[in-house]
Amino acid sequence: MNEIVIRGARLYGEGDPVDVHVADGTIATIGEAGAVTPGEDAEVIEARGQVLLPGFVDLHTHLREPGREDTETIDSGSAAAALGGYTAVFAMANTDPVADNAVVVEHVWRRGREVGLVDVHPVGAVTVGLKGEKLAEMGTMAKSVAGVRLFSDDGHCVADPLLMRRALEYSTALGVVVAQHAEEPRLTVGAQAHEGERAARLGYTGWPSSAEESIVARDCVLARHAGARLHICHVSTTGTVDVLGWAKGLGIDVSAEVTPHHLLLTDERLATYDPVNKVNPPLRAGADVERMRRALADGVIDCVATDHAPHAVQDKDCEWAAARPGMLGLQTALSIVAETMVRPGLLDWRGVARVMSERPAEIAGLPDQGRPLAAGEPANLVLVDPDAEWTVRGAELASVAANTPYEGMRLPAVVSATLLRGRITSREGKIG
Ligand SMILES: NC(=O)N[C@@H](CC(=O)O)C(=O)O
Ligand SMILES: [Zn+2]
Ligand SMILES: [Zn+2]
Repeated sequence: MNEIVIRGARLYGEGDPVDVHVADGTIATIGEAGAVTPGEDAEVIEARGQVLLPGFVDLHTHLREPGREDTETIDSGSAAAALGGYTAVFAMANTDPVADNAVVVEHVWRRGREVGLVDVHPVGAVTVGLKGEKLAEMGTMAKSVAGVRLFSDDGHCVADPLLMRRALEYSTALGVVVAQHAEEPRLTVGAQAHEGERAARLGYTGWPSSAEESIVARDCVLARHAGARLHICHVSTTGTVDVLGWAKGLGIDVSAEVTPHHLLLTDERLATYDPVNKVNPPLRAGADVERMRRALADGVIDCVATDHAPHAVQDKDCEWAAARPGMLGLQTALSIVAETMVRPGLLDWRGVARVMSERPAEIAGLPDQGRPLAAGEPANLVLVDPDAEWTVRGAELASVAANTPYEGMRLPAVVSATLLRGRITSREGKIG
């Protein structure tokens, strides 16, 4: 029997420390500190009052396998996830070949199981080849071994309203969710940076906020008429928060995520011309960042998703216009949330559990993730040292690529241990 005792942890960072006894993949008992007598073979994790939370769930990860294993693999990305406190991740479909059929999604799912560090759920493409022309066989992917429950053309917007309408109608029938990368392509031709004063001064073509907001508004209306659930990827503007508030007020079944980088970084970063700061949607203005934080705190934005996007040196260390958009996120997400939400008092640790574990698990319909910390529940857990700090070094992260915008930054909160179904997947910054 595989037994672990987490000694002296504070559940959700609240109350007195308790002992959590894990056996056979589930939480067996939770008792007063010192009350649990583990078996002789039990592994003991000394928590010393650290914060115990349900394992994190990332609705938006790019693992790059198949096709760009020079930047990330399911192996390396799973390691980054485990080290970041994640017990489940959703791997986006913009791979090569595209995950628009059962063969590719089953490969990703199987490879994730073999690696075994985190539950890897493949996201299925909405349209064939992400081309936005013809619906992919969503039903076949949903019914495959991979059991796809999230569909997205992420990297591209499903821009054709008729295709989006059909995708939402199918998703309702299949009981799955469509996640939209909201970017009206006609409004972002040649766009390089957030449209505003800074982009104008630096000579970059602007990416207007309205390109995001117009699609979010349109899709909320389409979801309402289709009676469908809709998820919005990487929300980045105040106007999108306004639209989401309006839609939720009407009872439209829409959920939304924000990335850690849109909670912290602004377009002030662009002054250096360093493409490590290039991302889609672009880093926005300070007022947008402020609004992202408030919307996450009050629930208009449901959850945090990393949009972990590894890129090769040659695709990042080049002139701005030629660089690929995207940044690493799995190993820094918790710390950025601690810095932007916990430190300023916008969220407590129970709130962190909500936005990084419970809500994403609910949105994707995962029955065994984001569960309460209680006896009988699956032991998908993360132990966080809230008082520790660390310095980010891209070269030391588990990802193959190293494109972190937080290089050299000192950040709060360290993942001490991650458990997947009662097995230690990371401990003290090391795998397993
Ligand atoms: N976010 C990004 O800037 N890039 C993502 C695609 C995406 O999420 O739109 C990527 O795949 O690199
Ligand atoms: Zn996207
Ligand atoms: Zn993405």
